[in-house]
Amino acid sequence: MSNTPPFSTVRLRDLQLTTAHALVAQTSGGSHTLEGKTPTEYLQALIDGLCELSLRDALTGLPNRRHMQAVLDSEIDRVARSGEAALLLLLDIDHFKKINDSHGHGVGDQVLQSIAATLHGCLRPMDTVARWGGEEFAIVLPACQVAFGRVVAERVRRAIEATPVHISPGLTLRVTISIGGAFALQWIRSTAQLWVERADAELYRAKAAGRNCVHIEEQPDSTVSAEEKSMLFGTPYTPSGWNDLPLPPPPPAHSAY
Ligand SMILES: Nc1nc2c(ncn2[C@@H]2O[C@H](COP(=O)(O)OP(=O)(O)OP(=O)(O)O)[C@@H](O)[C@H]2O)c(=O)[nH]1
Repeated sequence: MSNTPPFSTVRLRDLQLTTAHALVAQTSGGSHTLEGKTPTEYLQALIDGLCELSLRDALTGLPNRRHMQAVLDSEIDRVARSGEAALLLLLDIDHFKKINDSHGHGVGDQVLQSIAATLHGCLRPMDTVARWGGEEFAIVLPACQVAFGRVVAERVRRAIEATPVHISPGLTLRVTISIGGAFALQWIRSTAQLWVERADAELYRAKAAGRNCVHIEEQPDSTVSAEEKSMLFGTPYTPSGWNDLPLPPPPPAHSAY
C-alpha cells in the first residue's frame, strides 16, 4: 500500500509564504537560486503568474470566461451608477463543426487562434475580448454609444469575414461569425447573468436569421427622471444640480431673541 498522502488542492488565499518557500526549496532539492529574488519576491511573482494564468485561455491567449465574468460584474455596476452605455457582444463561429469534421481538430484550433487575433486587433484598448467557451467569444465595449453599437458589431463581423485563415500553403479557410448584442441597462440594478442571457437571445436570432449577421437588442425604455436617480443612489436631488444640498431655511429677519 502506498504512503502517498491523498491529493488535496492548495487554496491560494491560505498559502503562507514561508510554507510555500519551504515547498519550493524542497521540490528543487534546496538548489534553487530563486533567480536573484528574495523568497518573498519569488513567491509573489509565482502567485502573480498563477493568477494571470488562471484568467487566460490557453489556446488563444485571450482572457477566459472567468476573467470576463469579473469584467461583466464591474461594468454592469458602473453602468448602473453612471448611466453610461456599455455593449456586450456574443460571437459564435458559423458551422464550426464542419471545419473540425472536414480538416481535423488541429485545424479547428488554428481557426480559433486566427479569429482571436483578428478580434484582438479590431477593438479599442478599453474593450475586453474573451474566449467565452468552445467556439464562442464575448466582447464588452464600455462607453459605447447606443447609436454606434450596430456599427461596431458590423465592423467586427466584417473583419472576420474578410480575414482568410491560412492553415498551410495549400489550405486557406474562410469563416464567418454570428453576433448577438445587448446594452447594459442604464440606471437599473441588474445582473451580469441577465445581461448575458439577453445577448445570447440575440445571438440565437442571428443564427436563426441565416448566420453571418448581427442582431442587437432594441434598447428598452429605461428613462429615469432625475428625482428617481436621486432616490436610487441616495444623492439629494435639487433642480439646480446633483450635489447642491438643499440650503437650511434662513433665520427669521427679526428674532424675538
Ligand atoms: N477544434 C476545436 N473545436 C472545438 C473547441 N471547442 C469546441 N469545439 C467544437 O465546436 C463545434 C461546435 O459545433 P456546433 O455547436 O454544432 O456549432 P456549429 O457547427 O458552429 O454550428 P452553428 O453554431 O449552428 O453555426 C463542435 O464540433 C465542438 O467540438 C476547441 O477548443 N477546438
